[in-house]
Amino acid sequence: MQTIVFAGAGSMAEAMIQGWVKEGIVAPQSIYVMNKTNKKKLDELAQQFGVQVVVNSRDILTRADCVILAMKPKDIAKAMVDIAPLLGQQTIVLSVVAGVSIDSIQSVLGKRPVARVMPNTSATIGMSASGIAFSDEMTNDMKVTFKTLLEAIGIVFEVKEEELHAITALSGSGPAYLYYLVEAFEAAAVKHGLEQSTVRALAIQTIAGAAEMLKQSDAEPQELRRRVTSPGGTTAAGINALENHHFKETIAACIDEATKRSRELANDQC
Ligand SMILES: NC(=O)C1=CN([C@@H]2O[C@H](COP(=O)(O)OP(=O)(O)OC[C@H]3O[C@@H](n4cnc5c(N)ncnc54)[C@H](OP(=O)(O)O)[C@@H]3O)[C@@H](O)[C@H]2O)C=CC1
Ligand SMILES: O=C(O)[C@@H]1CCC=N1
Repeated sequence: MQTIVFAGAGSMAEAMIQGWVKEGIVAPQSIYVMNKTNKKKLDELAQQFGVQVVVNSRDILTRADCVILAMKPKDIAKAMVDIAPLLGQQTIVLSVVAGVSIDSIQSVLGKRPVARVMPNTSATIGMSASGIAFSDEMTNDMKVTFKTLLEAIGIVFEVKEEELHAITALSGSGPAYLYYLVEAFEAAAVKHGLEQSTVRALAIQTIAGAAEMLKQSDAEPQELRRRVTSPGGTTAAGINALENHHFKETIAACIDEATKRSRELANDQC
């Protein structure tokens, strides 16, 4: 693709741009960025990655191969009304906006090919876990192109659009849960006399090591857990505390509530 425009250049756009430019999958000269007011952010992205700042949106949007909607859900309605008359007939739309349906995008931007993606900010380091759903207008070639773009910044699963709600709750928001877990590990372990920097390094390596074990081993998570847990030992005591504090119910509530919120955002846009 020669011209890709990010309409909304914040954290998620930055993560995708960084992944694509670092992997050499998209030339920075092909990427254009625009915001509503935050010009400073656009200049930073241009400086850091060599992308182009949109000066004349009419000119760029008319010839864009792909426009990526990457503003907050509260801003998308107004943004789409503004860009609708400027899009070229050939322009494909990719949206990363949580909870906003293909139907509502097409109702404003026309019945053009639309892909909805739920990536996460680990795209920055090529480690996104993304879901993608396509409108009926997408050709197989276009699907392959988009999947290739997403694979350059991590893994991607093609799913039914309805399934993106749960994917948003799990892997879109997921990095935040794990950062929160590290915060909680730190707060708990420093109380036992360890240096915060030591706790941080140990927590990060423990999470990274366990993730890698899950990836590399054929064993189920439950079996890997069993191998750590000696009868009557420390892990059993820790797991027991998690069970007494309703860990599984807490995680279930987290995914339920985030999925529900994604559905609410979708209904707000209707
Ligand atoms: N952050 C994450 O982890 C993830 C985010 N997402 C989705 O990505 C989207 C963006 O999130 P995030 O990057 O965190 O948000 P940010 O607030 O960091 O960035 C959003 C950007 O959109 C710009 N913007 C607002 N209105 C318009 C407009 N009318 N035209 C052009 N640009 C506009 C804002 O610019 P200005 O300041 O000038 O208004 C801002 O730079 C959200 O919809 C979210 O659901 C999806 C997966 C993960
Ligand atoms: O919190 C949000 O709404 C976005 C969607 C997934 C991650 N961040």
